[in-house]
Amino acid sequence: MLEVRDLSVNYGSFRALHGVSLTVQPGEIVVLLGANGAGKSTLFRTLSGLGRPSGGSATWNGTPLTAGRPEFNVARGVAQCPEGRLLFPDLSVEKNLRLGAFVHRRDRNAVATELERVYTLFPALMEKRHVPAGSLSGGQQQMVAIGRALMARPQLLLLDEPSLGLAPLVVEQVFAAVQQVNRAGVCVLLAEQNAYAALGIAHRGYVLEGGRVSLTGTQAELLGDDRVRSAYLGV
Ligand SMILES: Nc1ncnc2c1ncn2[C@@H]1O[C@H](COP(=O)(O)OP(=O)(O)OP(=O)(O)O)[C@@H](O)[C@H]1O
Repeated sequence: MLEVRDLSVNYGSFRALHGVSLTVQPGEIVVLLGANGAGKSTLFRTLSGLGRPSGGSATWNGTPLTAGRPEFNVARGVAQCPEGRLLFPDLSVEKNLRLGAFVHRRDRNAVATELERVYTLFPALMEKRHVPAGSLSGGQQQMVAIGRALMARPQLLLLDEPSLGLAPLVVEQVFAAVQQVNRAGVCVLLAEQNAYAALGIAHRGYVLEGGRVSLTGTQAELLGDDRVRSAYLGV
């Protein structure tokens, strides 16, 4: 289980997160809704060990994630798929995927098994495995980014804005794959501005505003909440 308690993060004198508390329980997809600048990526960077908090705690199954050692967090089962994908565009699809298995690189069988799983989840990537990742469509690049995170064999997947810049049909495909990954036992924390798509697959969610959790509820509660409907669903 992910347990974030009273987490605060500063950039110099600017406080980006103000005492954020949230959980992801076993088996859950939890969505983090928030506008640009709400603090979603800051939270993910902190949970990945890429930035140190100024206060509070974040643990995965009791192990602190805030020691500032990203490779430690990945080895403990927490992998991030970052906003904007951050692929190596000149490397092939398969080389990008293999980079995600860095922590298991000495176990060739495990790497081969994970590659096969990713290609089963995203058959389009199998066909393009020797092609530079930068030449793929946006949707396929997003699949590579998710696949690369899955290569680490995570128990918790931190998925930052996977729908960004994608056509609605492609978003549907990507989110269906996320659901499939979740059904196979991986917990997901999903940061999104596309509230419709995200609430379509999430069990629960939190709304982040100005670095603070302003609202939390189940999928049905958030879909029915007037503040969510007007701010994030445009109704
Ligand atoms: N390196 C940084 N230095 C200073 N301020 C930063 C830095 N990174 C982010 N911020 C600020 O922290 C706040 C939260 O940013 P963050 O990127 O976490 O938001 P977000 O919800 O992920 O938004 P977006 O979807 O636009 O990335 C914003 O006000 C942002 O300007």
